[in-house]
Amino acid sequence: LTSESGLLPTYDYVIVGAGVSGLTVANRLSENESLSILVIEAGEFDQDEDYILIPGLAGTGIGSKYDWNLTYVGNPDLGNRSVSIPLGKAVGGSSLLNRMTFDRGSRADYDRWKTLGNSGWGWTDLFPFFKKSENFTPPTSDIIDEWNVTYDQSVHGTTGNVQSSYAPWIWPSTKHFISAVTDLEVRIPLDGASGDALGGFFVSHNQDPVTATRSDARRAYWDPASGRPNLQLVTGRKVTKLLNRQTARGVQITGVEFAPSPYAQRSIVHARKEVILAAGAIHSPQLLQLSGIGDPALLARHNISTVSNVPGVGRNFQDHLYVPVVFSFDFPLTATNLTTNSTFAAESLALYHTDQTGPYADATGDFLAFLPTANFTSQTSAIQQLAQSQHTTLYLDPDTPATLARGYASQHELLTTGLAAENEAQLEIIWSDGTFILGLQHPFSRGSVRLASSDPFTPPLADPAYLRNPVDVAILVEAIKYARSLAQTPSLAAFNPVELVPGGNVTSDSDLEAYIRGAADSLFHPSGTCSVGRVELGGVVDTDFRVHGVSGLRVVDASVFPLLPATHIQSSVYAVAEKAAVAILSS
Ligand SMILES: Cc1cc2nc3c(=O)[nH]c(=O)nc-3n(C[C@H](O)[C@H](O)[C@H](O)COP(=O)(O)OP(=O)(O)OC[C@H]3O[C@@H](n4cnc5c(N)ncnc54)[C@H](O)[C@@H]3O)c2cc1C
Repeated sequence: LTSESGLLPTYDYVIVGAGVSGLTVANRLSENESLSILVIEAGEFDQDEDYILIPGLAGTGIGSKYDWNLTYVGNPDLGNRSVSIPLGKAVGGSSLLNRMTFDRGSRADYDRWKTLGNSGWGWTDLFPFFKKSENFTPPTSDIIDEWNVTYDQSVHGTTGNVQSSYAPWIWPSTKHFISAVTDLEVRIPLDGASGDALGGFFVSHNQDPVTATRSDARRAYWDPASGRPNLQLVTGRKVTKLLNRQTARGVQITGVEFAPSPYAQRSIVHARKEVILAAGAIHSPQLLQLSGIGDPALLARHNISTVSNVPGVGRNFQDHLYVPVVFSFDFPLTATNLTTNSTFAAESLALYHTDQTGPYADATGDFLAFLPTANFTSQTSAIQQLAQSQHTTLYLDPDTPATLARGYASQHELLTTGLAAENEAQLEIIWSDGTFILGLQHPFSRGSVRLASSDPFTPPLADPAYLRNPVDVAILVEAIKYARSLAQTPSLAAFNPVELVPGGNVTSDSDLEAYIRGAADSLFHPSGTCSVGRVELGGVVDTDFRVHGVSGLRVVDASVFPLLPATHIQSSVYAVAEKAAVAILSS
């Protein structure tokens, strides 16, 4: 629907946001014909644009009309730079903009969620849901022969919604990166999706193996369910507030208010059973705060009366960030050829359209490395000592509520242990034809999402607090040195590496730190802002995704992650949303 006219006054469930989590839950709930479901999405349907569908163009939808085009607040730890926040605003959410890697973190990453007190949230608990969302196709025999890709069929799902397959064509310089990590004795697990995502390995993409097109949340979860009479979706409507009523048993969320634009009249729709927030890690906490659910001190600043005192709303904000180290190598063929050689580009596009292969069939990021600290530096104990010596509140916002500070202390302990653990990756390396993209996997820094205004159309103040905690910087300093040693392995030295960025003259730790603070950027995984956990520890939802202190309201998106796993997070968001659907249906 594109207008209110076809809407019912009341549905069983109203889902806010048609992204990865929202469409997963919408699909599963609407399998039950006796339930009625409405999804409200601020963005529109894509129109099968090439930049959405073609893997080789993945990422170029950033900045398009399907992006919210927001910016994080200026960050003093990045020299006051404001980093942009690519974020999907469309049916499919950020899965339309994303780079299509469809990997999972390591067992220990999810087991820590459980250790924090969240029963049912460990690797073994989530594993069936990873499988449930996936429709896996093994690599072709050509790809196996050429690239030695290994995989374990038993850890993948084959009847799920998201097409998960390997690129049918891979940029040739990837081979030299694989040789380089092998030169440095990085291990190669059988299949990173098994819970053993440590070392270097090929990953699948959310890519249809037949058409070589993006398999996003719209195509995977919405399109197959779109004909169901009990499921409706209205686009171009922003939910502006949650409605509530006081009952004998406390506050119940009863529906939502929404509008197409700031000055348009607000409409209302009621939820007989529940409202389900799936608006993502920036907008779900904003909506809770607008509706009086959050830290009373923050709400009072905007003249919003407190409906439920849940100080964790918008706190615990985490994102993966990266710095690049750029070399030029004498490789005969790189992705740059697509922009510098129009004949090559035209032939590649023709090959893609006729045979669904070639450079445009490759979203890149085919072989990723996820490394525990000891794999890339000899400074493990020094970094761990730095973490151990910190008072855990030192780098938190000064107004962090006591409950959050307690919860963070438990996280800090786990993160500190993890620095020396062999089963947790601290660094991701993505290879891009000579550029090493170095991603920090378990940030110690914590930021926040706070209302800038009580006007729902004013974006919130979002601050991932990148690099506030010096442990995060220390890891990246060592990561840059490691990238340099990769470039000097026999496998890569043969191609005459010349370091362009930060440049061979940037060597001292303090100069590297200055480079890192000037160059760090988002790896697009905002999360943690409505974290699962007990309210006394800063949690916002319980282990069944119910928001503390009210009834009739759940959050099911990336904001419920208590800690980031070392991976690109969409397959984890799908898995968690599959788990949420079961929790909702069984309650
Ligand atoms: C550029 C980019 C690259 C990425 N690359 C990868 C990758 O390669 N691999 C990977 O695993 N992950 C990747 N990710 C991350 C992944 O896509 C996200 O983690 C995932 O989509 C989050 O799912 P979600 O349901 O929490 O939110 P989203 O998918 O973002 O969905 C939220 C939806 O809610 C809607 N919404 C928000 N507020 C309102 C409101 N008030 N009313 C109505 N609707 C609202 C939004 O418009 C959006 O459609 C990338 C993300 C981006 C942005």
